[in-house]
Amino acid sequence: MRIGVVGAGYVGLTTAACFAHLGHQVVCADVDESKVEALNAGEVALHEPGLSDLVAEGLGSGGLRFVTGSRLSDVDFTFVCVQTPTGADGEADLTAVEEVLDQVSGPAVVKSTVPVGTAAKHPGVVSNPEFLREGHAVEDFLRPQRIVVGAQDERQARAVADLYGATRAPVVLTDTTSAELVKYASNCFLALKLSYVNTLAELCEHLDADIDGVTEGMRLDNRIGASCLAPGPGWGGSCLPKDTLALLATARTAGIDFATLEAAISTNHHQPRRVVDRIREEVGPLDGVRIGLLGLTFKAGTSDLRDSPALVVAGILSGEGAVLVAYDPCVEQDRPGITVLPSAVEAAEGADVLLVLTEWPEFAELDWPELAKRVRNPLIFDTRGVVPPGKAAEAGFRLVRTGR
Ligand SMILES: NC(=O)c1ccc[n+]([C@@H]2O[C@H](COP(=O)([O-])OP(=O)(O)OC[C@H]3O[C@@H](n4cnc5c(N)ncnc54)[C@H](O)[C@@H]3O)[C@@H](O)[C@H]2O)c1
Ligand SMILES: O=c1ccn([C@@H]2O[C@H](COP(=O)(O)OP(=O)(O)O[C@H]3O[C@H](CO)[C@@H](O)[C@H](O)[C@H]3O)[C@@H](O)[C@H]2O)c(=O)[nH]1
Repeated sequence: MRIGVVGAGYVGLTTAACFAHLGHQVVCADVDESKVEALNAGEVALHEPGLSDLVAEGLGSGGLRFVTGSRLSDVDFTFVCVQTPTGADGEADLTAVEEVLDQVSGPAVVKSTVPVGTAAKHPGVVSNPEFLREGHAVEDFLRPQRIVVGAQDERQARAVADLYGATRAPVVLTDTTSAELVKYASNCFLALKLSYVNTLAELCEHLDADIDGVTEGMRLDNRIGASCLAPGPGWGGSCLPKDTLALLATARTAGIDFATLEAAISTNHHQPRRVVDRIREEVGPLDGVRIGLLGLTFKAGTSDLRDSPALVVAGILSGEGAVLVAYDPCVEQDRPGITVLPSAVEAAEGADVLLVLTEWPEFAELDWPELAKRVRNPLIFDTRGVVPPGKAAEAGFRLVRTGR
């Protein structure tokens, strides 16, 4: 089939490259001219395993090309993959989606996360929400856990589902409104689970219980499931924060009190503050305290800093006068109030405190004796549980697991 994709971000570029890999003829449009130019030269700026290879494969075979703009012609389907940031009152801002939908001539398929009821306002528009995780985009697209398609008639929905080729994923065909709600319902459920576990971790700190033991016991119950049980400094990224606010706004408009979701959001706002309070408890006032941050991205496996809890924690620390340096395997540029250094050892130089904010696996393998030589005070706060307690203790560090 001839597939058009509008938007070449995480979702659009993955959709375009993967559909080309599945044998479709794909053209991907973006308004960002420099992005399009780079992509046509095979340069992929996103940190997504396998994505560069698929883009190179598509460009090489001629099955994938990139153009500047929003309007595509001579395609059988146009996938809308543009951003839907938080707008007024928490609702998703649909400006980019509406702009694209106004220009599509043939069948349009919305992959962007849009407020429930959006597709129904546009005759013939299909909803096909995307569930990929950053850092696993290609894997999740090519081997999805489910494909959800909402359309006004089943034949149209089936035609979109068939584009994914032979997949073992269960296919859910439904109406557009329900399909749109599946997306929000799923992300918000993950947020509820994460806030629940973060509060449990706080309770464990007070009761002197081991949160890892508690979650290990929970995850073996397959009604609970094994994922999203790792506590941390809060859930972030480009989706969970905005999608929880958007569903809350939808519920409010419908006159429904979504207390559980509201509580999950408020728990999440409390997390970064809790991390900072714990550090202050140990070291006293933070003015002038040098803190070496390990990790800045919102989770491991991505270079994405959008809505990163690490940056929220850093903002509070710097507001209290702490001097911040950082190391993150995927971040090179300084951030406001944070000097980014090229290695963990350099970030440790002269530090009063080390603070782990992202669960990069390489943090488990750091040269702790070398770091111990560099710091001014051998104290680590680990919000992600990645630092091996034995190795840290052997190197002379005191390890405080907190925010978790
Ligand atoms: N990032 C994720 O992990 C993820 C996963 C599932 C769903 N989503 C949803 O998918 C949508 C896109 O998210 P993203 O992270 O890929 O966004 P993004 O910001 O990475 O990419 C959006 C792209 O669209 C382009 N664009 C904007 N307006 C345009 C227009 N009129 N014409 C052509 N291009 C235009 C931008 O230049 C940008 O390159 C959002 O609704 C998001 O909620 C995101
Ligand atoms: O056990 C866990 C799992 C996640 N997180 C945090 O939760 C946030 C979200 O993580 P994750 O869900 O992996 O990130 P995303 O890549 O943003 O993916 C989510 O958001 C996407 C955009 O809508 C959806 O497509 C995905 O299905 C959904 O998982 C991050 O800050 C993680 O650090 C934890 O703290 N503990």
